Amino acid sequence: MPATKSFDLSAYLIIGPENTLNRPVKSVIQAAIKGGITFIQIRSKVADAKDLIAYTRDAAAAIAEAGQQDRIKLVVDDRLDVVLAARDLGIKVDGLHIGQSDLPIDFCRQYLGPDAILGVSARNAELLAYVKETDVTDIDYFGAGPFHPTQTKPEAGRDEKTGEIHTRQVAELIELAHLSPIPVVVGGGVKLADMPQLKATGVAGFFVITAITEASDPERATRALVTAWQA
Ligand SMILES: Cc1ncc(COP(=O)(O)OP(=O)(O)O)c(N)n1
Ligand SMILES: Cc1ncsc1CCOP(=O)(O)O
Ligand SMILES: [Mg+2]
Repeated sequence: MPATKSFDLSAYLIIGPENTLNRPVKSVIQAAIKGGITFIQIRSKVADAKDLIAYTRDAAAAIAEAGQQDRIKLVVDDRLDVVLAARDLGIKVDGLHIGQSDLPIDFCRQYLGPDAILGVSARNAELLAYVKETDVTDIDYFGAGPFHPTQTKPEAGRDEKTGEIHTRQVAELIELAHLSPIPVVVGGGVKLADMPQLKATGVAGFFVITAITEASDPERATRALVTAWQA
C-alpha cells in the first residue's frame, strides 16, 4: 500500500437504491455524511452500469458538497467497469470492493492503479487461516461477516454443504483483528446495540446497510452509531 494512502473504515455505509425505502440514495447519503459516516460503498444488485455510475456521481457530489473529500472515501461494490468509467467521467471515486467470486485481486489492482483503495470480502470458511495466508500486497482492507444473520444478504455466512448460517463470534473477531496484516471492517445485521462488543474486538470499524438506510432519521441513526463506536 503506498504510504500516502489513508482512509477511515470506522463507520462504513453500504447503500443502493433497493435499500432506501424509496427515498433518494443521495438524500440518505447526505444525511449519513452529516451524521459522521467515514466511508461509503455504492452496492446494488438491481441497478445497471449507467445507474451505478449515476449513484456514484451523486455520492461523490454529496461528499464534495459537504467539503469532506479528504475524509470520506467512496468505493463501488463488485464493478471494476463502473469504477473505471466513473473515473473517466471525472467522478472522484476512490476504489472498489470485491468478493470471493468477483474479478481476481491482481487484475483489479492492475486496472485501478496503486493509489486506489481495494477492499476484499474475507472468505467465510476457515476465516482465520484465510486472512493469515492471503497475499495482501494488493489489498487495503478486509470485509468480514456476518455478525448476525441478515435479510439484506440472506446468503451471508451460509455453509454451502449444510445451508446453516455461521455468524462471526466475538472471540474470532478478536483473533482476526490481531492476526490480519491489514484493517478489518465487520458487518451483517449490525445495529446500535452491537457497537460496544464490536469495538472491543479491535477491528477497524463496522459496516451497515439497513441500520442507516432504513432508519426513519438516517442522520440521527448514523450519529448514534458513530458516537457509540467512539465511546
Ligand atoms: C465492506 C464489505 N464487506 C463485505 C461485503 C460483501 O461482499 P461480497 O461477498 O462480494 O458480497 P456482495 O456485497 O457483492 O453481495 C461488502 N460488500 N462490503
Ligand atoms: C453486504 C453484506 N455483506 C455481508 S452482510 C451484508 C449486508 C449487511 O446489511 P445489513 O447491515 O442491513 O445487515
Ligand atoms: Mg461482491
